[in-house]
Amino acid sequence: MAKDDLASFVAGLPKAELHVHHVGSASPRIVAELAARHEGRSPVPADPALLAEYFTFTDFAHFIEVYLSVVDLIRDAEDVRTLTYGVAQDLAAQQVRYAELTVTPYSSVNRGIPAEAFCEAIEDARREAEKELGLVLRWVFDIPGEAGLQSAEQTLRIALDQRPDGLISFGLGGPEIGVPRPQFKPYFDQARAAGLHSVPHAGETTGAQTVWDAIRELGAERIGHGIFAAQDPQLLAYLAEHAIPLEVCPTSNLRTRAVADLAEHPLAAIVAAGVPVSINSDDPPMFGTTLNNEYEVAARLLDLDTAGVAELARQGVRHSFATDQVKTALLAEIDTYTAGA
Ligand SMILES: O=c1[nH]cnc2c1ncn2[C@@H]1O[C@H](CO)[C@@H](O)[C@H]1O
Repeated sequence: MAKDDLASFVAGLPKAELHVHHVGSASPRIVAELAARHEGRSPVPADPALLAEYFTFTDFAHFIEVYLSVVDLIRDAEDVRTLTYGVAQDLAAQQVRYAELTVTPYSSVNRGIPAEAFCEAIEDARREAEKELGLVLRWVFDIPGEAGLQSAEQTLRIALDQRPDGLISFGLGGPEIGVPRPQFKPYFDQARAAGLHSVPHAGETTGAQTVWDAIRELGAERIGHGIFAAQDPQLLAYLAEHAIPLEVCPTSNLRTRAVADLAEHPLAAIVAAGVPVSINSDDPPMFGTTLNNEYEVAARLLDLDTAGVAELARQGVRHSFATDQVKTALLAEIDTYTAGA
C-alpha cells in the first residue's frame, strides 16, 4: 500500500493511547508560551528551531535532565490546566477517543503547587476534554524513580488522599539504572489494595530482570516499554501466557538511544512471541513524533496493511482500563471506520 494511503488511514482511525506523559506531551506552542513567561529563569528555549535542537538527546539520562527542565516551567495550577487541556486537544485531533495520561504529581507539588489545586486543575481539563472534545481521559500517577522512596510515599499519599475521579493506575517512571523496582513494592501494594492498576515502566533501559521484578514485586498488569523482555524467551512466554501487554513506543526508544536503529527494534520479535502490545507515543513533541506516526512506524516494523493497523488499534482498546461501555463503543467505531475505508 502507498505510504500516503496508510498515513491517511491511520490519521482517521479512532484510537486509544495508553502510554503518554503529561509534561512530555507539551506542544512546542505550550512550551514556548511557558518558556517566554519564565524567560531568563529557564534553559528551555522558546524558539521552535532551538527547541528541536534542545530536544536532541545524547542518552536516557540526558533525556530525563531535559524533561525535568520542562517540568520546571509548570509553576502554578493555571499552567497545569493549560498544559492538560492542550494535550487533550492534540490527542483528540489525532482521533484519540480514550487516553491514559501519565501524570507526575510529585514533581509539581514539590515545586510548590498544592496537591489539591493540582488535582483540581487536571480534573477540570479532563471534564472539559470529555465534554468539548469527546475524549475520555484517565490518569496514571507515577513515581519519578530518580527522586527515591520519599517521592513514592508522597505520590501514594496524593493518590489516596485526593483520589481524583479520573485516577485509575499507579506507575513508576524515570531511570531504571540505579533504581531497582523491588524497593517500591510497599507503595504498589497499597495502591493496588486501594483499587489502582499497576503499570510501572520496566525494560526500557535495562534488561529482562527489571521486567520480572515489575511483575513479581509490583504486580504489573501492563509494562511501560518492556522492550528488553525480548532478550529473555522465558519472559516473552510468560508475558504471552499471562496476557501482560507491553506499551511499546518505538520512536521514543530510538530518540533516548535505548535502541540504536529502528531496524533493530524488537517489536516484531515481541509480537511474534505472542505478547500483547499497544502502540504509544510516550513524549511525542520531545521525540519529534505523534501517535499517528507511531502507528505508521509500527506498520513498517510489523509489515502491516490497513487491516493490520486497525487490529493494532483494537488491541490498544482491549488492553486499556476503560469501562466496558467505552471499549464497546470505541471498538464499534473502529469497525465502522474500517468498513468504510
Ligand atoms: O520514557 C520515559 N521513561 C521514564 N520516565 C519518563 C519517560 N518519559 C517521561 N518520563 C517522566 O520522567 C519523569 C522523571 O522520572 C517522570 O515524570 C516520568 O513520568
